[in-house]
Amino acid sequence: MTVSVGVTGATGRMGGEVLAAAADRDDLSVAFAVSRSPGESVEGVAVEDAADFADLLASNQPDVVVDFTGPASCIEYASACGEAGVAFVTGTTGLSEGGFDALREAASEVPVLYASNFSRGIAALRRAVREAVPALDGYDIELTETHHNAKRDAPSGTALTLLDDIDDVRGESERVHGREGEAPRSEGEVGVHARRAGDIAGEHEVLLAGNHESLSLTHRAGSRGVFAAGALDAAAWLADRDAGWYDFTEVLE
Ligand SMILES: NC(=O)c1ccc[n+]([C@@H]2O[C@H](COP(=O)([O-])OP(=O)(O)OC[C@H]3O[C@@H](n4cnc5c(N)ncnc54)[C@H](O)[C@@H]3O)[C@@H](O)[C@H]2O)c1
Ligand SMILES: O=C(O)C1=N[C@H](C(=O)O)CCC1
Repeated sequence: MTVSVGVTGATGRMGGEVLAAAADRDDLSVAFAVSRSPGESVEGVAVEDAADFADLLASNQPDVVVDFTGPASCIEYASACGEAGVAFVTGTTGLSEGGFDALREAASEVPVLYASNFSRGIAALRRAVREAVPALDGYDIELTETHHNAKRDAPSGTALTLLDDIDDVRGESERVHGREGEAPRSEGEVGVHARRAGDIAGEHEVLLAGNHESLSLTHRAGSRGVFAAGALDAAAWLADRDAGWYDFTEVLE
């Protein structure tokens, strides 16, 4: 069975990667692509007006929508998918608590999968962090993420996911975002650092230090293609699930 996919944010960095990756797969076909700046074609796919999204869902009836846009549009697309009965995969970061509530509301109608990072390496990094943190009890933890100079949200969605993983295994900790002036480290805090430079696709380092040793767990994405491939794997996996909230780790099992 070929899974048909609607793509949002088609003229964006990730939208283009998703369309390019979809063209290389024979288990998926692109039903339509939308953007706020329609009219051009991306990877040979005509890009339609985002304002017509609900009509395009009704007329094309895709199995799943793949979304990499911004928080406000992600919420709108998710609720339109909920109403139309179409599965929704999103990697859009920077969502507020209310944004996640809106996605969960859509998940009561259709399958919804959110991942702050669709790379397999980050899934492995998360497992490594969950193992290392309790093994190195009392060690200081510093998290540093580095992304391209056009990224809007900070810290990255992946950094927030890693911070939640750390809290899960050792209890909630104070998050200190950068340091300036008189800023001694307090016990148990997690330092969080966001760097923005050039066209870096995405780097995350979790540093644990104490007891005259340090351990650095680092992931580097070589290109955005890795995120697009993971999102399409998630779309193919999600298409025939029941309504509910799903995690990328389930796709990888
Ligand atoms: N989960 C992951 O693996 C992963 C990987 C890369 C990027 N991201 C996230 O994906 C999102 C997009 O990243 P990008 O680098 O492609 O950004 P981008 O700015 O290049 O593209 C975003 C696209 O969404 C469109 N858009 C934004 N707001 C919109 C609105 N209100 N209505 C309609 N369209 C709208 C923009 O016009 C643009 O085409 C970001 O949140 C980023 O953090 C996630
Ligand atoms: O380029 C981006 O923007 C990325 N965003 C995700 C995040 O916020 O963690 C994943 C990495 C790339």
